[in-house]
Amino acid sequence: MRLPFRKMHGLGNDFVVVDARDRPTGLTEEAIRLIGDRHRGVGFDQLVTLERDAAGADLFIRFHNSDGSEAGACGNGTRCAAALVLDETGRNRLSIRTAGGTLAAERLPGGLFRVDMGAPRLDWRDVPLARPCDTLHVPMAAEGVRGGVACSMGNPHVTFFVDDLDTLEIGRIGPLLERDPWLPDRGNIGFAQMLGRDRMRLVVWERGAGLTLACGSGACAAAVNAHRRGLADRAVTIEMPGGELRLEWRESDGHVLMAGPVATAFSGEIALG
Ligand SMILES: N[C@H](CCC[C@H](N)C(=O)O)C(=O)O
Repeated sequence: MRLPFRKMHGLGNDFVVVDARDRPTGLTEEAIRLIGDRHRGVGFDQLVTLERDAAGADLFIRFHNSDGSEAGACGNGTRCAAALVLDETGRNRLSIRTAGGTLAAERLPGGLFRVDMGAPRLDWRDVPLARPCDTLHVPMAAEGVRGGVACSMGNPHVTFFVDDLDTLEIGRIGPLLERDPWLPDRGNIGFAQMLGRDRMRLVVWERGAGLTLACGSGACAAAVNAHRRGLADRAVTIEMPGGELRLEWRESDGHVLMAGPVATAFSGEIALG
């Protein structure tokens, strides 16, 4: 079987995008892991599958991490999928449903795209955490970090604020925190260093994908969590290793808006079976 795909990325957070709007791809979890393998397959942080939406949105998008696990949200992947469909249709706006909620995407001037990622979920049950807890101060710790801020953007995030990111060994503490007992569904772990009330550095150890060059939902979570801790205004620029995203936790409706670039690297065909 041959499956066409497009290789895209948002600030280096990279995706294999496949189209299941006309017929299911039939990919098993094992096949997804193989495609995501950077030596035996194409390689990706996430597989992004375009599907028809039965509930009336223009598009349904499904996300799988490179370990094969499914995720309810993927900000950079949503931006890439939206850009692909907006270019295909010549439209400037798109309604999107994901397992984590209903989103809206729009084309901005200068080749940027903005996604309304919906409202963050702030209750411990919605992250989810393993037991009742104030999500502003989750008592998780690892070398160099203590006390995270948790929320969900349709997927679980914990953000740790530190004075100097360069002192952390994220490759070592990231996987420990991803599987912390406080996180029954595991979690995406953000490490943030404030540079001002409107700017921060962020590095994310992603659930099911590890260290990535950028993380869209992680940037949304970091913006929300910084404001909740009184460290940031509602509009912030987030600098990640792969580049910058503009975030706003909008006061009027509590939605998080994320704006940034997208890129297509190449297209190809996956040979399966
Ligand atoms: N690893 C995440 C999904 C991808 C998130 C990231 N690539 C983004 O841009 O939001 C999870 O398991 O919840």
